[in-house]
Amino acid sequence: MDKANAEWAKDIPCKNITIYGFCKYENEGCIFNHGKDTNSGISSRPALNSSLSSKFNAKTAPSFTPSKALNAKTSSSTAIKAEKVAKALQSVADQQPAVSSPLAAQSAPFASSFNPYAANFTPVGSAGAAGASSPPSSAPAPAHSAFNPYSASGGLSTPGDELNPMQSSTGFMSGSPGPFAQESSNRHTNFPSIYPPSHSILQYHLYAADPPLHLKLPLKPNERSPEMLFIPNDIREELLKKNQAALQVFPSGGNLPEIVGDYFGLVPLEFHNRVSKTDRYQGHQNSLYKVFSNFDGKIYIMRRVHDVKILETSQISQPFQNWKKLVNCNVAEIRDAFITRAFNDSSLCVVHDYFPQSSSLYETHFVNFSPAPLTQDLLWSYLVQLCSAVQAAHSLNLAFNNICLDKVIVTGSPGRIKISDSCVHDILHFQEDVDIVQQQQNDFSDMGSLLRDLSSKILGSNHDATAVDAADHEFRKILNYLLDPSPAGPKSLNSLLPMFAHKILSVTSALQTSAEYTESILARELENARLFRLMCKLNFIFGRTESRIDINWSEAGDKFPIILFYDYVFHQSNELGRPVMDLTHVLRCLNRLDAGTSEKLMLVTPDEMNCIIISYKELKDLIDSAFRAMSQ
Ligand SMILES: Nc1ncnc2c1ncn2[C@@H]1O[C@H](COP(=O)(O)OP(=O)(O)OP(=O)(O)O)[C@@H](O)[C@H]1O
Repeated sequence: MDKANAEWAKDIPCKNITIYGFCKYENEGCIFNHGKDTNSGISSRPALNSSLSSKFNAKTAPSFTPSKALNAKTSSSTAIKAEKVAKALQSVADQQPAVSSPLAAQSAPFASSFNPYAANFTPVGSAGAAGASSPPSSAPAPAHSAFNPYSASGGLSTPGDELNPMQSSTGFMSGSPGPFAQESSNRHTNFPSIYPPSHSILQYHLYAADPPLHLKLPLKPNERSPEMLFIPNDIREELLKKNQAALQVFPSGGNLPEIVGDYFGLVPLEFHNRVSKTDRYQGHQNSLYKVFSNFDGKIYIMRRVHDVKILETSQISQPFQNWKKLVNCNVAEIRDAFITRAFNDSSLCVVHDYFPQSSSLYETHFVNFSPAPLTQDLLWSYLVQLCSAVQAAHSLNLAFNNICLDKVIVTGSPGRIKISDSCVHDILHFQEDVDIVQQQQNDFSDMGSLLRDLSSKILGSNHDATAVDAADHEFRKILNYLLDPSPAGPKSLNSLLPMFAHKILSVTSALQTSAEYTESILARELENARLFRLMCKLNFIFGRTESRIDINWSEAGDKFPIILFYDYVFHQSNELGRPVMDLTHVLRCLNRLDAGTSEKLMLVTPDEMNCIIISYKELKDLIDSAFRAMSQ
């Protein structure tokens, strides 16, 4: 072996790559082959780590398939070029008339070849909604894929599978002969775009319901009932419904364009029969859609104001920059604003955060089949939250101009509300002679009208639209202040807040109690995802048919400890030979395995003739390398 001349080793694969997936001496003189093309010096090995850690950008995702002419450009690897291509695509898309019919789709070079549902990411729910985007499915580790409630019913997806709402909604595993097998075999062609079939709708009631109150046994402090071990049914159901609402898609085709700017998968959100109030937006009609962002994979709402003439770009950019600064938990944050021709007119689109399953105050307390009960405490809470939103906007020298029952949404319990419409007014009234002080005064009276309307719905009131007698004396004083048409001085939060300071404390206290309760539930579920992924990893590698004939898995092989460990964790038996099913033991072992502790354990063969002493760290390395070898 000639160590001075390293030529002899250049074609021998480096063992570190085989075992660990990388070699830390690669750039420090290791003479073996690291998967590089020796001529070009370019690595032919997939960049495992970089593909995992790189920031996801759907615009540069590999499954994005623009038309041929543009394909050459996208093949360029730099992010800047991809960005330019995406911009070019967007402008092409915008110049195209809306692709509303299959015929039109055929003639539209870009739209016809682009299938947003094939994009390589998983739009997330609110929990999602508000959650982080998952890594692209091209990442090699399937254990990192986001969990999808639809696909859960059909089984786990395979490593290369994309978990997108369209695919998951079918409820079939890829490869299984579902009704759309033909389409799903080629994810770049027509993907079935339908609502989830009824059988894949989540069956909330399959979980055991809480027993009725009269059947609840009094428990000692140390006792637990089964339902106390899991997320409370009401919260679980609410979160599942939110996830489901977030992932819900709309049949493609029809009158809606497939792509609008950076967004696709438009789902109309206005299902009421009322005619939209056009006076709200200078006589323009408006429509609201849930959309999936092609940029970050998240879900947003997009308000389209029809047929708007924009004279200069600052008409959009200036109000957008002003409202972008407003970050407050009682205002739906603005994300984007642009003008588009995708709807066959010049529409203004303003994008805000999406809160699944939310409904306006009007829908919640006035038109619902069973309107939510309204109490005086809830009214105080609404008042405090609205003041918080108004304070945030006014301190930035902005005004909402549109506080009303339709534009304040209830996003969760206990009575959490957000003003959902901002910025549009400022764009439409740009460069008009506006008196911001007067507009802010209008916000106060709008708030007063909203609260007055709500107080007519207080439990126990006579439900007369103008009656506020059910509201308590203090609240009526606030209404008088807000609705006073000719106040002695300008209305301000400085004079308003002291009038109900003591109520603010109880609202804060209620919100904190709720946050602590939610946190305690979250703490209980903290390790679930991690342990679930670990269990999946173990099960992926354990017990495969091919391993029965593989010498590495035999008693003399280096993978044998995995078999013994699996038995040690799950298949313990007591001295009578009865199975031991001790969840604590399983959790303890899996946690130590995941942490890779140096603690050693003794694994004994079933015939008790042999034993191995091995540390969790060594076991973890062994399992990791077996998993990596499988996924390569
Ligand atoms: N940020 C949001 N996230 C989730 N859902 C929202 C959001 N904003 C509004 N919604 C939902 O969309 C529905 C329609 O909202 P929109 O603001 O268009 O009200 P509208 O009553 O239709 O008013 P308009 O008369 O202006 O059309 C609301 O009832 C609400 O349920």
